[in-house]
Amino acid sequence: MTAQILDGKATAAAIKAELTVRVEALKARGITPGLGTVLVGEDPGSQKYVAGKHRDCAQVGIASIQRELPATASQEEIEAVVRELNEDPACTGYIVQLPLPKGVDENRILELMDPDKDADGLHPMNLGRLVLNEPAPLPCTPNGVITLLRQYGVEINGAEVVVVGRGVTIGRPMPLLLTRRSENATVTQCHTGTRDLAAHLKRADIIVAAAGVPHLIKPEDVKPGVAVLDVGVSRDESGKIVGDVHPGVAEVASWISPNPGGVGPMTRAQLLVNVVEAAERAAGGHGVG
Ligand SMILES: Nc1nc2c(c(=O)[nH]1)N[C@@H](CN(C=O)c1ccc(C(=O)N[C@@H](CCC(=O)O)C(=O)O)cc1)CN2
Repeated sequence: MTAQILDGKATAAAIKAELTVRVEALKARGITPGLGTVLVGEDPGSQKYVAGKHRDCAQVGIASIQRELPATASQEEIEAVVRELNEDPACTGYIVQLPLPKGVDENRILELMDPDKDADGLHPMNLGRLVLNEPAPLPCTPNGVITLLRQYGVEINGAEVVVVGRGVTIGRPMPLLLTRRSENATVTQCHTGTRDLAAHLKRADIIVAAAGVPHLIKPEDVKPGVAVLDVGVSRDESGKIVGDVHPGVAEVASWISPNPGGVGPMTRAQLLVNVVEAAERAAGGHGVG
């Protein structure tokens, strides 16, 4: 038997349809949500992701503000753009596309952002709020993973979850979301220093693979019936995405997210959710909470 597909594309489309209605309601009250993006350098993957974010905005009626800087931009030049977006009333939320070129102090850039305009949930203030169980915009990929699991009725409550990876956009915040009382999972975080990854994977009811190592998760390493979310993005010689999960895992798992078409579209949809919620909050309506 082959696993059920966790279809991120279809789930994201449904979220966008719902957001379109909420954006219309905001506009009727004279508020147009506007997403800003800061892209530094010419990395083709980052360019593609940012272009996708603006396409999504156009679909749901969110205004777009795009700022692009060359890979040679100095720390001060990037900070000047961040300050400008902090002050721009048309920009109700924004993101700085990561990773930033080598030599740029990424943490300092994130810290400079207005936390109320942080559409990624990656500002230290918002990550701190998440730790403290206070309302905050949620990091998009981890929130996309949880929304996708819920959409397909995968039991998170009481589940043993293994997160593979410790990066700032997924690996670090993912366990924080999964261990909230509303999710109630038990989480093991694995990474390149984990001694026996297979032993951890074998016990997992849910695996979130975000290591960026092609086909790291093998069929013989997972338990029958597991749900597997493939968040890893590597590229082969032709530029095609190769995920962290070996295709043979689909024969053992009960649920699997395709890559592409799984968590990627969910990341983009959750970004729009954060932008709309921030605009609703600013308008005095419902939002984070
Ligand atoms: N500021 C941020 N930077 C980065 C984040 C983030 O959440 N905030 N996450 C990733 C990249 N990312 C969003 O920016 C992202 C990754 C993948 C996709 C996506 O839709 N992928 C498609 C495939 C696209 C392709 O063919 O290359 C899919 O999975 O179907 C969207 C956004 C790192 N940086």
